[in-house]
Amino acid sequence: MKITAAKVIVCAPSRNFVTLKIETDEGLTGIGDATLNGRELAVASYLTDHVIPCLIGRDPQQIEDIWQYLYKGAYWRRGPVTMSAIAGVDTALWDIKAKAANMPLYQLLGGKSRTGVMVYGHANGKDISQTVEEVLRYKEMGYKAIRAQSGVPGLEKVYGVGRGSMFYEPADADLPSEHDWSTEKYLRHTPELFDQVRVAVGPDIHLLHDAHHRLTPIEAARLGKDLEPYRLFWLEDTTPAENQESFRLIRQHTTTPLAVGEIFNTIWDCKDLIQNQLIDYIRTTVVHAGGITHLRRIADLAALYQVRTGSHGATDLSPVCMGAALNFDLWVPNFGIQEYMRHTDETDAVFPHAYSFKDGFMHPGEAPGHGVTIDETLAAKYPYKRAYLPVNRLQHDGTLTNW
Ligand SMILES: O=C(O)C(=O)C[C@H](O)[C@H](O)CO
Ligand SMILES: [Mg+2]
Repeated sequence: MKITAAKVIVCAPSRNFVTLKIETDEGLTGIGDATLNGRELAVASYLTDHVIPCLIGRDPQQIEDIWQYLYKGAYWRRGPVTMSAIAGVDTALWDIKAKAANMPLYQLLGGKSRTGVMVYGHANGKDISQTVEEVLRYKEMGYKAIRAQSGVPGLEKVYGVGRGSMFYEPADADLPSEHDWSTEKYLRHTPELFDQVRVAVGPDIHLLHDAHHRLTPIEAARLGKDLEPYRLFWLEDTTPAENQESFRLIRQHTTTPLAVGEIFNTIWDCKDLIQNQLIDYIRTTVVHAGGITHLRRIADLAALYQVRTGSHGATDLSPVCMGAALNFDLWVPNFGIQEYMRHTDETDAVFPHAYSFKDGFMHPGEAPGHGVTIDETLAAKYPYKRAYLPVNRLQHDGTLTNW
């Protein structure tokens, strides 16, 4: 088999997505997600201008060799643009290989290790009582695990509090909006949020929370300690994780399980956190960490240290990433949980998929490949619209801080 053509499809059905489509001389095609929120065109150019010319004529079945060629061969390794581009290629190649074998991707990876993939949904509210209502609504829909985020009194806009009740979208059109931040207000508010959520939802629902990289290590330690009575499934991204050593301090102070890694791109970013057992869940995902080939390597390292997977699954990861992730999740032995934010109907129509949700669990379906396709005619009706993630400033003096 040979790769005869490849193209990048950029479309914006509700939000921007970058999709790579690879064609072969045997008529089989595969697609991969290469979306990098707020920097989409950089990956599109990387693929079109630098990667696609190197793919033509290669055997698509040599996934490992092509991965190594793009990673080692570029000389400039790692980084979100490079690794999202490699992920787009890798996912499309696994799609082709599974279609050639006439089996769903999870079968090719080694078969299923569980009956379904436990996912967590997002309950957001402008205040505690609205968040509690949302948590109960998610419980009603069958979710076994729910992430709770709420507006903080005295702060105008806070990460995680969506604009609608079912869909979440942090990216703004045209130019980034500015949010304000006060760690003191957030740290006062959050334990009270979980106190009320836990009482309302009962002991059996898994609760999660994302601090979105905004704390210092000692503040993170305090939050983890204050949340211990509410038995969280995880506390995510407390501090900016490029300072990996700081997790030692957080860990020494709290037994609240920690999750990190949605912005990591390679095994090198998470190696120390995993080997030193400083985290409990690794959040690297198919699209931003080099595809199935590299994610598998990360998961295998994590398994040695009882670290489980908990892949990122926000709406800026396309249904193509979701389909590939669910196949991975159904197989991976050290699975923990999968994030699931529903896409809009517009997005779902452009990306028809075999995956489904029932009673808090998802299944990738039985279609050959990863089970997600793209309707190119419909995609062409939604041209790219520039959009950015917000920036964040300290409320008291306007210092730019972590978002
Ligand atoms: O889903 C999460 O945990 C996030 O933190 C979502 C991110 O802010 C989002 O994917 C950024 O593009
Ligand atoms: Mg997050």
